[in-house]
Amino acid sequence: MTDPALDERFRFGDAHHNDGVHTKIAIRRLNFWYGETQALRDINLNIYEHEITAFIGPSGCGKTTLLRCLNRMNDVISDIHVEGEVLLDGQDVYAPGTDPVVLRQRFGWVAQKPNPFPWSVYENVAYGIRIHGLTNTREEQDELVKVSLERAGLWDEVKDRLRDAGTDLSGGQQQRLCLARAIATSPEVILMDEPASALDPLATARLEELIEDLRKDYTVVIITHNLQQAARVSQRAAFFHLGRLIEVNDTEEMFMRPENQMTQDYITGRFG
Ligand SMILES: Nc1ncnc2c1ncn2[C@@H]1O[C@H](COP(=O)(O)OP(=O)(O)OP(=O)(O)O)[C@@H](O)[C@H]1O
Repeated sequence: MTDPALDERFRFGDAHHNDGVHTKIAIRRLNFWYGETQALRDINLNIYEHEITAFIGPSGCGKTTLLRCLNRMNDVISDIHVEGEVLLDGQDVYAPGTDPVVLRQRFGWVAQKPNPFPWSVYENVAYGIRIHGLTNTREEQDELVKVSLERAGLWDEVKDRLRDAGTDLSGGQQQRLCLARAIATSPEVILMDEPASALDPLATARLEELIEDLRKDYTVVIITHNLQQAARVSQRAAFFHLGRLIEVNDTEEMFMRPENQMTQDYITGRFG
């Protein structure tokens, strides 16, 4: 079952739905192929501003592929084919003339495994600030690095270690450093692909707190295999199976009263 209000919001360019919540991303009839293999089938899904949307579903169902369609990260893979639309604030990211490099600046990305650059803590955050020309003076850059690290809940732990290698931090700290790096360039949407999968429970809890907090300023999409995590951090959940969107709903509603048998089987642990 897809979003019940989808039809009325389907009109091209009508990215605002009735209760005033802005549809940040509207995915319309999206199909995706790797060569001959179809990985996404006719996906229609709205992602709302200032909400955390969780993508859930068994391995291989297309979650990462869909996430990478949103900022056109799949473009770097050869022999792919996309049909349909991904409307970011009403503008199709696949429209001719869209520059994927400019598009990607509107997104932050946090990967499954922490992947800091092999540089200092400071430089990990400052790099994006510099290449996007976000500050004019060294003082401004220092301040933005500090604010980004604070926002990622890491400043207190690294303020005396800014020259240390980012890779010398603990796994949880490295993932928060990657979050600071993503935040530093002021993205509108933060995409996270199982960001806590390599972290211990304490580091996971710390990261989850931060993710919850991010929705004040950003739109967040998170892939997770951890259903408790989806329940804790997300307002909406989308369940996928074999490249199809099976069900999307408020997370609590979906977990309490799944409408589709497959969703029910997945969330009760019968498969996946
Ligand atoms: N680069 C690629 N080339 C060819 N096929 C791919 C590629 N990446 C993914 N696929 C295939 O596309 C389908 C969807 O994969 P995807 O990684 O999007 O699923 P997923 O739900 O994110 O899985 P997981 O939870 O295991 O990360 C799978 O059948 C996968 O084998």
